[in-house]
Amino acid sequence: MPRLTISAAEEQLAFEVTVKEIEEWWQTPRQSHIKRPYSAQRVASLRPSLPTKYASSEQALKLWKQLNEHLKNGTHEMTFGTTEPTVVSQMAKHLQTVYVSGALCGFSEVAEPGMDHADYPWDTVPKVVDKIFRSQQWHDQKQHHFRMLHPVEQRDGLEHWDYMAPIIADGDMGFGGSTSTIKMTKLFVDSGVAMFHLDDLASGKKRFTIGQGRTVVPFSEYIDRLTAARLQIDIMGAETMLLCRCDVDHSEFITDIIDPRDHEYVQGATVPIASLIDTMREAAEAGDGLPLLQVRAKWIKDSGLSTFDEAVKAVATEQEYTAYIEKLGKGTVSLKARRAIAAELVSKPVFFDWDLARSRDGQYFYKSNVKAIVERAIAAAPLGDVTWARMDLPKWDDLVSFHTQVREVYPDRLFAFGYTGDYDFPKAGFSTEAIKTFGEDLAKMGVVWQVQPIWCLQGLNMLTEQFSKLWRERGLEGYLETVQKPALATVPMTDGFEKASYCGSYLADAFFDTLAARDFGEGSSGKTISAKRQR
Ligand SMILES: C[C@](O)(C(=O)O)[C@H](CC(=O)O)C(=O)O
Repeated sequence: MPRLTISAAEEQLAFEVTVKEIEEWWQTPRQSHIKRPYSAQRVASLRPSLPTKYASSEQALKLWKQLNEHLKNGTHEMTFGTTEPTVVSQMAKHLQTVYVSGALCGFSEVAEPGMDHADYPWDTVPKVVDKIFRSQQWHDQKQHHFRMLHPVEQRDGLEHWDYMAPIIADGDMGFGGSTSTIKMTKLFVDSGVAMFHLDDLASGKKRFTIGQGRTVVPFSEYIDRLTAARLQIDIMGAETMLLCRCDVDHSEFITDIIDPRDHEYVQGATVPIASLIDTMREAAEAGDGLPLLQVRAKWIKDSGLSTFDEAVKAVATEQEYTAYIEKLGKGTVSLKARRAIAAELVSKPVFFDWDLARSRDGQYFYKSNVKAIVERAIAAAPLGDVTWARMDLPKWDDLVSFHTQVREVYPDRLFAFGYTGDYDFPKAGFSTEAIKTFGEDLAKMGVVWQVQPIWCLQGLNMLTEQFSKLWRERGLEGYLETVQKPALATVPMTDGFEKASYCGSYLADAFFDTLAARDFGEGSSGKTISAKRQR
């Protein structure tokens, strides 16, 4: 292998130029809101020597512009999730962006399907983004070619779609440690993604079903994840946007109590009692008692499970509790410091043991509220570009409270919101009128990107069921009437084999034509319109 001939002095000079370029880049309007906990020197030292440009940057700049435009106008983008190129090509006609959902990938893009546990390989979603991005480029290319086959005076009458809708993708929890987050980020940037999101859920513990519990990682681990992703984006010199998603809402567990910023929300037993695990084990061994879920529910009741502050409130006088809260102030107070304040101001002892309540997996019980989400969102904001408080249930007051509090600190913040298929809006108290204006009302609080992540699961699934029935019952007549006729008549540019051959035959013909031209002269196939003129 030949040795590089560049001298150390030249290498140093090039390094210093790169550092300066990075510093200048970080001052641009797209970058200036991001605050890194590392230097441009560090980024420059981590860069490989071959400068590379990424389509992800173009797409991110486009998305950045679209979302800021919405923010300025109080409007919003609505999109939905898919993993299917044939769906994406039609979305482009009405929507500005495309979402690639992890849940959908887990159902349809893996060898072994399963529910939304983010238990598929770390490169699954970036590979699907790559597939979608290539399909967008193909549609874009054939549309361009189709237009160029027509004389300029006819082109205004042709359809002209922006197929290159920025793709937003699901990075889940970054798939393990910082190195996997870094590798996934690299693949996302390579794939052409415009933005991806990282959340604070625990790897292997993305559990939504009752009794299993949603588990978050400590505050610091969440911030580390986002920092790892931002660092890798910077190393690649890309504009790729990062969406900071926070899953604290409705979380039942946290994996560790290492970060004092979480202590306020961790729950423990407030009476001396056998630990939850021992209680469950004994019940299982006895084999004659209650089902284990009921044993757990009984233990939760018997243990007086609550946060330390709730435990203080339960034993203190009203005056003592007020003094305790006042002394806590607004900053971070660890459990140790809370115990000391309580010992000083409360006359009765406060029993609190969070270890007794640990789960079989070692998790601690966690009690989330809007304040906890706000704290994480504010700490995460400087590393990313958009914020999303993922909420299971659409509580309007919580939504208002969350966005208002974050906007007090970051008035120009861009926000995202996800609609899942089984939100029960009427049950949550939304009137028909409120449902109609829900998206617009959110947009007024800066929620500029709104997504139904798993429409394909519910919507496309339903359409497939309906069509299967129709196909079975009405056969060809039903197909012609309800599919082919409208597809050819009203949407002549669907991906089907319609008159205009818009599914790509012109493009393929152009390739064959170009090759044949060597032997038979230009325009040999004679199939394309004005092909001769365009070569
Ligand atoms: C966005 C999401 O992460 C996804 O995988 O699509 C899911 C979707 C859903 O549950 O509806 C999520 O919000 O966790």
